[in-house]
Amino acid sequence: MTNSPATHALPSYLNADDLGPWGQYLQQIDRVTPHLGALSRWVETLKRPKRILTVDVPIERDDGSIAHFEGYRVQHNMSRGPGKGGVRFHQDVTLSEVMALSAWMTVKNAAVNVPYGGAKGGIRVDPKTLSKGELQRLTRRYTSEISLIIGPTKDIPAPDVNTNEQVMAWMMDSYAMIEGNLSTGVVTGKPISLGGSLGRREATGRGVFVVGREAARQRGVAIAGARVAVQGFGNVGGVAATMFAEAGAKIVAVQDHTGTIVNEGGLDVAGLHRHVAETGGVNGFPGADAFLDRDAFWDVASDILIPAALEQQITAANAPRIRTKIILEGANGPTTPEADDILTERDVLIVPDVLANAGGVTVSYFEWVQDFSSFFWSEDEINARLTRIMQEAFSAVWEVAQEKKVTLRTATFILACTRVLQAREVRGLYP
Ligand SMILES: NC(=O)C1=CN([C@@H]2O[C@H](COP(=O)(O)OP(=O)(O)OC[C@H]3O[C@@H](n4cnc5c(N)ncnc54)[C@H](O)[C@@H]3O)[C@@H](O)[C@H]2O)C=CC1
Ligand SMILES: O=C(O)CCC(=O)C(=O)O
Repeated sequence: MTNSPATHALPSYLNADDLGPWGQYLQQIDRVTPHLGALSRWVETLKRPKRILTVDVPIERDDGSIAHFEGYRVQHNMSRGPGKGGVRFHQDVTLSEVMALSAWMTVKNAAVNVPYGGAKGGIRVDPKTLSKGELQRLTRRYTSEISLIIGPTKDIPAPDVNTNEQVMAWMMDSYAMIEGNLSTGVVTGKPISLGGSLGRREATGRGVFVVGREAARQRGVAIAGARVAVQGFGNVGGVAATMFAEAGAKIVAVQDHTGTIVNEGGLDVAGLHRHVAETGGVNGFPGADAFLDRDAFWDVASDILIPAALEQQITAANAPRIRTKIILEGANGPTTPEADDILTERDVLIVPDVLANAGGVTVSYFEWVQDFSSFFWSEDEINARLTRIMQEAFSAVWEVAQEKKVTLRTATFILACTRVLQAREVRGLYP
């Protein structure tokens, strides 16, 4: 295993000294390559996004001024199907980040065997500074700019950080106006009234819970009474916290962008949801025992830790202090390769993002299938199918990890990259 970033395949537009999340992904690919056998001759495919679109997104502000925002859509790999992956609105979005997120979608979609490649999009904007009208104009302009490359059989966006069903509805409507047809299948994570799927909103958190239950069984951790700490209380962290609490776990700490709260006896999660809906964050929650500094979150002892916010949160700096048994990666890319090594050495079981948070895209796949057939399934049916896919994926990954004596991350990459590169090989290169 090597910790050095793979510098041999750098696209010319990235700075070799500051690769960001894309460098993290390249290191993960370096770790899987020795396990790919003859398919490793294709591995360069995984180190180069297929297509990168950078767009200028101008909008008229409510005060009449014009503001410009930088947007991206990256299609990392389409060997197994159309591109698929969310759209992020965040002030720190970078091309390196969107490239990495698109590549993790390639791996994730192959890991749970849904027939998609990997893509992701984003706009470098703090949406909290925009009015609803400005947000709609931004979303519509961005959709128009990327409409060149998206479509129900080309690339299908979905929600990610700071985007939701409303944003997806605007994206669908903008695309439909351009194409002159309904095009519900162009995005997933839509409102139910517009061809959305029951269960999609909860799907990622539910998937995190399902694989968490499997991991806990393997590690001999009882969910009832387990201490769970969650970073990020949005779509993923909020739902995962609810499901763990409903199963009897104690949510002892929650951190979001507004603060860090703890309660040794277990936070009232339903009450916390109400507080967040009213105030915009967890800070000030009356049900907390204490409010901690940001960095102190990593000192809270837990049985299960769920990073469900942003990338590169668990690093060589805090990994030695983390006292937990299982890390369930609800977020994409929360753990750096250096931290992976430190925690693995300390016998912490890490269920990687590309497996743990695949429930969202799995139900997005169900939504897309329902839109094409115009036949909608019951929530029970959706949850049962999701649970089965997540359990089967976990057990396949677990088996590979045991057989090859590798981490769950490398095992997931082995399974997924093999599927991607087999498809690549059999498709051939000519003309
Ligand atoms: N929404 C989905 O279906 C999926 C999301 N993910 C990943 O899960 C993560 C969270 O996404 P969502 O829950 O959808 O986003 P969200 O926008 O619903 O929630 C994000 C949460 O993270 C918190 N947060 C932001 N910055 C933070 C910081 N610096 N420190 C602590 N907390 C911070 C926010 O306060 C919020 O609670 C992201 O990494 C996303 O890519 C992965 C798979 C699917
Ligand atoms: O539902 C989807 O299509 C993609 C969700 C996503 O962006 C992710 O899994 O990171």
